Amino acid sequence: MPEHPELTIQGWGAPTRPRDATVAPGREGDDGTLVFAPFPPLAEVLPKAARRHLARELGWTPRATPPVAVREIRLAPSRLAEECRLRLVELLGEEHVRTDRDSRLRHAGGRSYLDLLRRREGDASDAPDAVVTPGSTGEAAALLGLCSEMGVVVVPYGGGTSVVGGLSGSDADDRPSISVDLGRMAEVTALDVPSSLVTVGPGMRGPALEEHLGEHRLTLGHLPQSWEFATLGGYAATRSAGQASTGLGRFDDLVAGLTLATPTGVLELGHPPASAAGPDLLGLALGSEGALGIITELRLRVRPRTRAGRYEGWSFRSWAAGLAGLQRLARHDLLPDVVRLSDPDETRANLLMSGGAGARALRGSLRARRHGAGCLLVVGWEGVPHLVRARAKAAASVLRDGGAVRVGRRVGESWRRHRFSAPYLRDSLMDAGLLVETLETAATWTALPGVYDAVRGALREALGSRGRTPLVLSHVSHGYATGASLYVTVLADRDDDLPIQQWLTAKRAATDALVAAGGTLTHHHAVGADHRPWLEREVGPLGVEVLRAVKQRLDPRGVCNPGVLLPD
Ligand SMILES: Cc1cc2nc3c(=O)[nH]c(=O)nc-3n(C[C@H](O)[C@H](O)[C@H](O)COP(=O)(O)OP(=O)(O)OC[C@H]3O[C@@H](n4cnc5c(N)ncnc54)[C@H](O)[C@@H]3O)c2cc1C
Repeated sequence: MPEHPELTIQGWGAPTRPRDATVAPGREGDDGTLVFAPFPPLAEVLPKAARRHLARELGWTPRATPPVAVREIRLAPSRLAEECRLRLVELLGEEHVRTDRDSRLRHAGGRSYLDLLRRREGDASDAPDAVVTPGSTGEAAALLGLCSEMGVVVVPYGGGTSVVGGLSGSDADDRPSISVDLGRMAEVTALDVPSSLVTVGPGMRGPALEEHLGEHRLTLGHLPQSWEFATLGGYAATRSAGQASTGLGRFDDLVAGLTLATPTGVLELGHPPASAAGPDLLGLALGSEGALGIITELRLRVRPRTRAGRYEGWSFRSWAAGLAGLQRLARHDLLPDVVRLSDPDETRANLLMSGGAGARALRGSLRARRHGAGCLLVVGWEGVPHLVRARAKAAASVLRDGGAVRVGRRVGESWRRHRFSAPYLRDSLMDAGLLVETLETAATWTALPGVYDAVRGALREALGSRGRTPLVLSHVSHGYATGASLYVTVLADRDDDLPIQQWLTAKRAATDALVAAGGTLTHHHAVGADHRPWLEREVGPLGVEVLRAVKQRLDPRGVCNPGVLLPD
């Protein structure tokens, strides 16, 4: 396994190399290992037809809008009092308490479009006043106690890939804040093969864990698009979903137990294999986003590793037919492990962006079958070979009954190979004057079509003005018996004068619309700072009070990531 790159301060990719030279997108090689290949600038990344399509659809004039040089990013002096710093040093050691510019910039915010816009514009006002790195649960617990006493805000930091403002560190009382980077707690500490349980530190990343488990022919199998950089503690804190979550389960399902250090004590949660001793308190830590404390250890369910992955593409004549096809699979309990149904706009954009003779031939063959304005479905199965074959065969019969046409394994394989590339492309698109952001929700099969229409309508209205028309590309993924998630990518010509306001207005309109239409506030990105105003609509005023009471008990001085989860 090659060494993994670090996130850049203003985007995705490797900071040690020049932005315009070799940024390293992760792709899977033929043998399933991760390889890092050079990623060229936009003109080479996007085929001419795709660039023309974007320019025509969006009213976008490609232009150079590079980020300011990192040395020009504005960073206010650290507000951490010297007396507080010395007490942190006393606890953790000098090398684990950093207030230098580079450390603070590297821990400023996450990777949402707004986070990136701000840092590209030279604004690092959300940078922490210091970065600390505890090495154990005991140190993390002592750190929380100390910060509570000193009135210093604590923001746990995993991989820095939050897309909902989870790392903004905002605090109504404007207290100094520290970023608690969990990178030193990134080891496998126990592996119980008979019980299929692995115990890991929260700062470990997915690739490192898979490498370790691979030596024992085991896998966790959690593969979000941010897999190269996000951490296991971050997945638990945000209730992440991976690309194969339909079959393998969301991250919540993979957590058998965890340790949560809080300012008032340490909680050991989850009792595998099962317990009926009252409500499951593990659920309080999953999705707690650092607002209740720091997850310092996780006990995760693993499974045998198999190499029998099978990925293929199908086409439906329309979005409605595609949704009905997935629903039918769900009803027959035949949903594949990976499910991704693109709407007509996303299907068209993906085919154009793929470029090449293969994509052109596929477009022609779809037109010939009167699927030219249809929807591509990528499905994938992982597991024991004969079960994969049997499940694929049974699903194929249900899909065919629903009018779907198989378009072959190349489409599925191509998706699998490039599934970690999009975030690198986002950097190039932002460099060329585009707004690029994603949002997500989930809804029952009954509500899903209405949620889809509502979100698209809201985004188009909010972003469509003065000759601009946004492209709203959607797909359904993560299927359940009861419904599915809806993931939306928005591309628009950036308003160069008021880019932040442009997206805030659109995001507000889209969130209002999806919640009103019966969608969940979020399916897997979490609440963070960005979704807080809507939490009460989902859990009710009493629900918010219950969460507040728990926080009050565990974090009475309110120092644990006060800017997330709970509304002001
Ligand atoms: C390009 C891109 C693609 C993405 N794709 C997916 C996807 O496919 N599926 C998905 O689910 N998400 C996705 N995300 C969102 C993000 O990767 C997830 O939310 C991820 O779980 C965050 O993990 P992290 O380690 O980076 O956490 P961070 O971003 O560092 O932190 C996220 C939140 O959790 C808190 N936190 C982190 N670690 C701990 C801890 N140990 N204890 C307590 N609190 C903690 C932080 O304070 C913060 O509030 C994507 C993001 C990007 C930028």
